[in-house]
Amino acid sequence: MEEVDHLAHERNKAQFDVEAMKIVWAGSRHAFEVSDRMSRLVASDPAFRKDNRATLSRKELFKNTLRKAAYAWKRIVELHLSEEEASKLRFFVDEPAYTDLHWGMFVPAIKGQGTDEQHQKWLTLAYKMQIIGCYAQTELGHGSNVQGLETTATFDPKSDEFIIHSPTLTSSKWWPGGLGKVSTHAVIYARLIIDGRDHGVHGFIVQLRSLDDHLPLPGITIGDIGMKFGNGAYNTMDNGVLQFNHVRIPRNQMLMRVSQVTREGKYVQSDVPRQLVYGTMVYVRQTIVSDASSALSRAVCVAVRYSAVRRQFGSQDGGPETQVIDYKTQQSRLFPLLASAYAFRFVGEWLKWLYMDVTKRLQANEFSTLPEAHACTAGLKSLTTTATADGIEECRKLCGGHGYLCSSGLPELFAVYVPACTYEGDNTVLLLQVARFLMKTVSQLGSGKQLVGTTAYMQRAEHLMQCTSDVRSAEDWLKPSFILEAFEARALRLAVTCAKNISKAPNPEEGFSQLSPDLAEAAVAHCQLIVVSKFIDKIQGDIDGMGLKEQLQALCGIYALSLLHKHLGEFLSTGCITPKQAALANEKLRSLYAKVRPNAVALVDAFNYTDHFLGSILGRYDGNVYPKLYEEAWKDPLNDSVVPDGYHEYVRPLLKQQLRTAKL
Ligand SMILES: CCCCCCCC/C=C\CCCCCCCCCCCCC/C=C/C(=O)SCCNC(=O)CCNC(=O)[C@H](O)C(C)(C)COP(=O)(O)OP(=O)(O)OC[C@H]1O[C@@H](n2cnc3c(N)ncnc32)[C@H](O)[C@@H]1OP(=O)(O)O
Ligand SMILES: Cc1cc2nc3c(=O)[nH]c(=O)nc-3n(C[C@H](O)[C@H](O)[C@H](O)COP(=O)(O)OP(=O)(O)OC[C@H]3O[C@@H](n4cnc5c(N)ncnc54)[C@H](O)[C@@H]3O)c2cc1C
Repeated sequence: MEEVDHLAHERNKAQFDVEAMKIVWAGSRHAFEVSDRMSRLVASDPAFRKDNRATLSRKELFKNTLRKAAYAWKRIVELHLSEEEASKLRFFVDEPAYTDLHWGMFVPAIKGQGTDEQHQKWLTLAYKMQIIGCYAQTELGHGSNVQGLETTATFDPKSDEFIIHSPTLTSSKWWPGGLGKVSTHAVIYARLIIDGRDHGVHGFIVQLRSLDDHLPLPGITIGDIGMKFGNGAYNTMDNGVLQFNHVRIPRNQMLMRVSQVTREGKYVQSDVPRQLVYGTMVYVRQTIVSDASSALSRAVCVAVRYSAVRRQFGSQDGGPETQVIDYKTQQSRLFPLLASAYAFRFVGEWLKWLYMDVTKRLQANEFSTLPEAHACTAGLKSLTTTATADGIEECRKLCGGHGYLCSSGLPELFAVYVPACTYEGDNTVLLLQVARFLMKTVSQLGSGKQLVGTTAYMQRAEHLMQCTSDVRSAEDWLKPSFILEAFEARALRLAVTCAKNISKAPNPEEGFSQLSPDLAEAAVAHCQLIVVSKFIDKIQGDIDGMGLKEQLQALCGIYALSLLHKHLGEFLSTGCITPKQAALANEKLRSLYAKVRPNAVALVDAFNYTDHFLGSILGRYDGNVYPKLYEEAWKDPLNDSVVPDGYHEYVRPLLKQQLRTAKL
């Protein structure tokens, strides 16, 4: 039977070159080609089927993931895939697995914190997956407060070993992914104790399980921490618990790039800042920002396509009802999310550049940009994951009742995604790190110190503290200079107000604590400014293709002005804009929604997601939603029999009893 594209009329309306936008979205033609090839490879291979996850038991689910991971690795080796291709393949397989922690944290921790000899020994094994590692930092009692970790690594000069020990229940490692059932090794974080003196938290490589029979080594207790939120979802991962009972490891298994322990038991701190022990988190936070755009774009793709298919009310003279995407309320909820997906994509690209830049500098022992890299990765991780988790849930609601079905793909996407607000640093804790950085920067204003990078705007404090916006018409709100000035003034004024209020407290720490809700808001304002400014930079760069710039300008305007609308109280109370200008911004926003409307389906097509990856009947490329929903319902195991199991035991006796009662 010929396949019908129910969204063809939407695609025909597009006013830009979708194929060219696919390349902008991917980052380059090369990146697009790799991504496209890998997505098709995964989608066409039945071994990567994923539509049954919600109905599998935990054990089946987990074994299925082990199978997929082994098969994926086999394909990577057989096809000689590059690192870039392998990580795209992993992305499209779309299933959290122990391999994420092995490649995403264990390997980077050794790379970043190990010495050349340690790289030689451990990375050689890890790259071939002859050992499998995880990242065991968090404990039952402490996650955010890394300095509060309790596991100890006591140096024994007699044997030239460290003794790794869990002195309390709360010192049990708790949460590390891959730890519960699979990892043979871990980078663990423990307090280094030499001669009774505590030198703080350091990283150590520890073997956990035998490479012969996979049993835990002596002194090690290890297991899975149990089911997590949602069916399927993150339950493919074996987040684990681990206790050490005086486990001995050789001295050379301490990661020694940042500091060393000599054979004599002398503690040596190198020139490298102590904070590099936190370096793996900086790396992963940076990747999480790009992942946010992927997760949000996926939810938005489903919600946009389905909103174009779904019709409710408004039929005239027996004609079709209104597509729900034409309701202005639907647009005002959906299009800012579409714009955010693009915004996070571009800020993610920029953050990757920033991370590579700081890495190069660190290799050359140049540490000056580390605080900014920490603030940007922490803040943008927090901002984008919060917006994405909220955005996925909003997309579910935008799909009405059908969004609540697992076959919409949205419940599982939310359940898998939402822990990103917590892991790699709780989002509020991370905002407070940004706030500390901002307070330091504000304290330097007027000192003559040149401010660079993302705080360079503060250099113009004198102007930004007293300016009022020159916007006079709705059209003015499309000019980057007006948007930037409003966001810069708001961010700076919120930060300066916090600094002033902190200075009134008995001491800075007390002031910081009292002001922390306001500080978190100031941090959000600063991070939103970064996203807006990187979106503007992107548009001002080279963008080829018919109509692309216009669409991206509209999306950038929607991103910025919808934030302005959402945080209007801050823009008005800090005097950055007037109520009249706020009304003009809203007027502009409405006109931008109208501009995006005919392009909406094409703008999500530009993500180039296969139906396999989307995993959503509502988001199908061809829009053939209703027959497929109907078909899918019959596949549910409950529909295997007409009369359900349990009817004779539990339902029929009730009915009989009702009959007797009725006779009475
Ligand atoms: C089935 C499919 C199979 C396919 C298989 C195919 C094979 C695959 C092949 C390839 C695939 C590749 C795949 C890769 C996938 C990658 C995915 C990765 C997935 C990751 C999944 C995530 C899992 C989750 C992991 C975790 O959660 S790990 C634990 C994270 N924990 C935290 O984040 C803790 C948060 N707390 C902190 O960070 C800190 O403790 C703190 C809050 C910052 C406070 O620290 P403290 O020292 O107490 O700080 P202060 O006193 O406030 O600050 C001191 C000083 O330091 C500065 N600082 C702080 N942090 C940093 C930092 N990180 N960097 C630099 N500087 C830092 C801070 O600003 C202060 O500075 P000043 O003194 O100058 O003010
Ligand atoms: C799915 C998942 C996977 C994970 N994988 C790993 C892993 O592989 N390896 C690993 O080591 N860890 C892992 N973790 C642990 C994770 O990193 C921690 O859970 C995270 O860092 C948050 O720490 P916490 O649980 O101690 O939260 P808490 O700090 O206890 O947070 C509880 C509440 O307290 C608030 N709070 C805490 N401190 C402050 C403060 N100073 N000021 C204001 N508010 C505060 C927080 O905002 C939050 O609302 C994982 C967690 C999850 C959920």
